[in-house]
Amino acid sequence: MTSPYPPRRRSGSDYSRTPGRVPPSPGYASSELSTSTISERQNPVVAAARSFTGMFAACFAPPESDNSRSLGDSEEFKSSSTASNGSRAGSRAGSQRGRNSNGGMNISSYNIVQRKEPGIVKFTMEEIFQVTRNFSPSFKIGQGGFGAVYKAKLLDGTVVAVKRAKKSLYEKHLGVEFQSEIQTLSKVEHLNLVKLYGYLDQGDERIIVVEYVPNGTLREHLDCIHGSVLDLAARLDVAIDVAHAITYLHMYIDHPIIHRDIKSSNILLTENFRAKVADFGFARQAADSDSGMTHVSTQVKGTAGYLDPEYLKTYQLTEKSDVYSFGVLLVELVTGRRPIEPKFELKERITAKWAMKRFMEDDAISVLDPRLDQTAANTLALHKILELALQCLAPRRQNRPSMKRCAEILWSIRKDFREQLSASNFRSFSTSSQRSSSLRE
Ligand SMILES: Nc1ncnc2c1ncn2[C@@H]1O[C@H](COP(=O)(O)OP(=O)(O)OP(=O)(O)O)[C@@H](O)[C@H]1O
Repeated sequence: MTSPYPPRRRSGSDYSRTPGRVPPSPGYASSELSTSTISERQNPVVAAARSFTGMFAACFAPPESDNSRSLGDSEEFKSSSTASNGSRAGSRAGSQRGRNSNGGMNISSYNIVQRKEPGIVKFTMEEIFQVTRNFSPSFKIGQGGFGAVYKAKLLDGTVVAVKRAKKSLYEKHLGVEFQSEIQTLSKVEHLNLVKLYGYLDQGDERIIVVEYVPNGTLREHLDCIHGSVLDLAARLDVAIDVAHAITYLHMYIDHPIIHRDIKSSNILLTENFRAKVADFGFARQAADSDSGMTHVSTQVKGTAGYLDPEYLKTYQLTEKSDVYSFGVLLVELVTGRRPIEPKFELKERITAKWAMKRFMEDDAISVLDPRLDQTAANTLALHKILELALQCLAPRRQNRPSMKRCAEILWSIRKDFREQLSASNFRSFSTSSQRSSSLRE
């Protein structure tokens, strides 16, 4: 099949290997972990660091309440939300620093709170207060490990999410990490990545202003908290969007990035159910393969249930750690379960381990999300997705496919899925027309 990607920028053999079938990991890494992050368990300072570098990441944070979302979705935002979603380039007014003589805000100073492209806006506290109406609780749309999230509208109509770090987590030395995260984010731009608009790093305030993505997180949709079931076609599209985003990070930027916190609560959905990967708090520049490096050695960060066992053991980080997390995400997509389900009996507690075991025993259908129909198309796709997940979850990183390969495999799964769907539709159409013609006779 033709690759959807341009030629890669980097050299190195890591990506070219064709994946082979491998037995599931005996440990699945996270089975003994609580739902806290590894870094938090290891070191309380790192726990604080996580909250800065892991801007959006808290493990298994309960979904935000309907209450907070409906408040954030107040009338004020409705028209502009659509505008911003529909045309990202719709309003590109420049940033003007308007201020009255005594340094306060005046009417025209609203102009300062505009998005400036290209480049990242360095916001002032006054600007942030202005767009969030002094962090009004009615603008609050969520709460994560990093802090509170507010929905706000810039003067040019751009609707943004304003993420304010918890003050209790502030430590001076973390300013460096915050800045390096901003630097990382400012270098990436992809349809399937949440875009950074600006930030504030002043005194004890750390604030990040990013693209607002209106349709909740993937986890919320798998939990059906928005009222409807995400069908398998939509789940496949999400998997492909995420694979594209990570492939871009791994292969198509000058200094490849490892995301390190791929999980369903970090995947936001648009109104059209396009997925956007958020939260670069743990992102790390990958080893430079051109200079012969195969990995970076670093403290383990990430979320329990999604962590690569080899990285956990060796502290060696490579792009394949994201591939492992992506494997966990694939299992989550087809089962609907969270990676760790503490309330289930022991053998079902680690979802990936349970699902892979069932798959190896030729009983894949028993892990299909009960909210999905057991149609021929769903069953076929389920098998193929689990097969790919098995490869991604290989205990040794060299046996895992590259993200680019994952995307290609998913493309072919989606193609077969669609063909199967239209074949079934055709079959049921011919059966029903045969039935009605025999009734007429
Ligand atoms: N860019 C965004 N657009 C729209 N809503 C967002 C955006 N970012 C965050 N949110 C909302 O705010 C909530 C909290 O986000 P945040 O990223 O801080 O935490 P989280 O991902 O839920 O948990 P954690 O950061 O601890 O992993 C999210 O669940 C989501 O509903």
